[in-house]
Amino acid sequence: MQQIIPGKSVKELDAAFIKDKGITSYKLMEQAALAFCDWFVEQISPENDLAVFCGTGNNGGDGMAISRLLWERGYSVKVFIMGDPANGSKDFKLNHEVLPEAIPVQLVENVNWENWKAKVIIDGVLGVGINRPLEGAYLDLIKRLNNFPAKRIAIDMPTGLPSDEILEGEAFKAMFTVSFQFPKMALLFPEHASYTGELVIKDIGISPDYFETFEPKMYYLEKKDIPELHKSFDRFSHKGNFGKVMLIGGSYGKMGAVRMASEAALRTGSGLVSCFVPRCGIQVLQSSLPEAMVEVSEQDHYLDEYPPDNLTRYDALGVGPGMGQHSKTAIMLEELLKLYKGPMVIDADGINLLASHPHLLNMLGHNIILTPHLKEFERLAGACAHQRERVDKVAEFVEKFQCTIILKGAHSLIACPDGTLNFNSSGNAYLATGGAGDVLTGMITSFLGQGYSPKEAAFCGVYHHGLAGELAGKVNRRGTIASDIIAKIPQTYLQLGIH
Ligand SMILES: NC(=O)C1=CN([C@@H]2O[C@H](COP(=O)(O)OP(=O)(O)OC[C@H]3O[C@@H](n4cnc5c(N)ncnc54)[C@H](OP(=O)(O)O)[C@@H]3O)[C@@H](O)[C@H]2O)[C@@H](O)CC1
Ligand SMILES: Nc1ncnc2c1ncn2[C@@H]1O[C@H](COP(=O)(O)OP(=O)(O)O)[C@@H](O)[C@H]1O
Ligand SMILES: [K+]
Repeated sequence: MQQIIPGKSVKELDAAFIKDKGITSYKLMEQAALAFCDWFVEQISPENDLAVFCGTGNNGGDGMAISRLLWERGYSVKVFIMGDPANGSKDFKLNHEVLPEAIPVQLVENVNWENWKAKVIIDGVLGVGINRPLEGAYLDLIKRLNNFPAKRIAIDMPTGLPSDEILEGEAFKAMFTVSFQFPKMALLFPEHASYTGELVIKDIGISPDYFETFEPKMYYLEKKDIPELHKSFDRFSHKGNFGKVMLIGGSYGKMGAVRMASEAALRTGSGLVSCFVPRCGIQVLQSSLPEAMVEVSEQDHYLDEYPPDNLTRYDALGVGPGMGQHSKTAIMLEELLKLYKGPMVIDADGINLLASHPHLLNMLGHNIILTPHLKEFERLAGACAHQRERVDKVAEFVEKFQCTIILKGAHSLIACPDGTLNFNSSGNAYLATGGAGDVLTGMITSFLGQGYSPKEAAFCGVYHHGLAGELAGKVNRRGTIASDIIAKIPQTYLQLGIH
């Protein structure tokens, strides 16, 4: 898996790679510029005139190299330099020297902005070397570019955005950020959505072993990581091999949640799916999802204090969708945590009950996966000012209670008891629809029931779920609903080449 390291460690990473490979830093910059151009030529046609803004550090060096390479590919390019080129980094200067004379170069301070135009702005002003908020001429430039009607593309990082912290002040608002080798953590924060734009990661050839010495252990979960996590099943497999799971939840008016989680578990491949719901749920479930078996609790509208019988029948449980927060249900959850020693996903009202009955937290452990969205997590662990703080609190929570946490959202964070923090790459805003979380619960429960470890089940569940959302979004766009996501689960296996 691709490791994510702090921006301040990039220089050290580059130095180790260059030394080991016996190449120059100029050559590595050329590799990065070529990777950027590979992506660029696929997206932007040469009729567009390009304005490339270069600082005088290595991000500016990238900007210079990219200007040359795109000019060689037939684009009309103009270069604008921010800062004093005489004080530039070594590789900035080298790339400045080899810039073809046909490319016009101007200092930003000399630009007459009246009548200035460009269809595409490429930002190579500052990258991971940023060490303070933008001010003065840098701030003026970025504000001006943000208001300019052009397509804005950032090289490695939007200028002004710190690699690992929350933005203070202003930054370049990229429509696309093409980041080298790994996504810098701040590009994954929801607060930075309008600065990062669409995130593109381009491999520049630095293999994973060069990352291993860096802390913390953060990773980016990508398509290529998923197939090897999957188990294979042979011709003679029977439904018992695919696991028997139970989804526990539902309450009056919220039966759809447990129904969707159950269907998602079936579509993910569970051999047998049972539901445990209040009495009012039996007809809903039996008529809308005949493949699932249903057991009922004594009360009509909510789950009473008694968990289902013979819990050892199940290979995994998924608890919480639509469950409500009745005090009797809280007792049932406590009993479940006492009695059931197999793997379990706790979601939604299950999490809310943990938050309102904190003594239950001490019953969590390696077999348990919690799937809170941001607000549910804050109910568990206290309010957070921003995602940076939330990431730290998630890591602390997992270390303390030794369970897995999936902090849901764009780039869901999977924090595991082995100390790793893993950010998901799949998914898009079409997943932001009621019930999408219930679908995820069903999928992860299914993988657990099929014998995947909590970490494998979390990775596969989150990645497949995001991919199913992408596929559903392609067809249904803004009209995507959770059932569309369920319907696309089988196609995710096809896309990943899994049989
Ligand atoms: N492996 C990879 O990923 C590769 C990465 N590569 C590229 O290198 C880039 C990093 O380059 P870099 O280290 O030279 O830093 P960069 O961002 O150009 O900043 C330069 C200087 O700006 C200054 N400065 C800081 N804050 C400021 C502010 N607010 N306002 C004004 N000035 C400010 C500060 O100097 P100071 O003023 O503090 O003396 C800082 O040192 C990286 O993003 C990627 O594009 C590829 O080329 C090769 C492979
Ligand atoms: N912009 C987005 N990009 C990727 N995934 C998203 C996005 N918005 C929501 N999701 C995913 O959709 C699901 C929503 O879950 P949740 O908030 O529990 O919704 P609900 O309670 O309505 O089921 C989560 O898995 C989340 O990661
Ligand atoms: K930049």
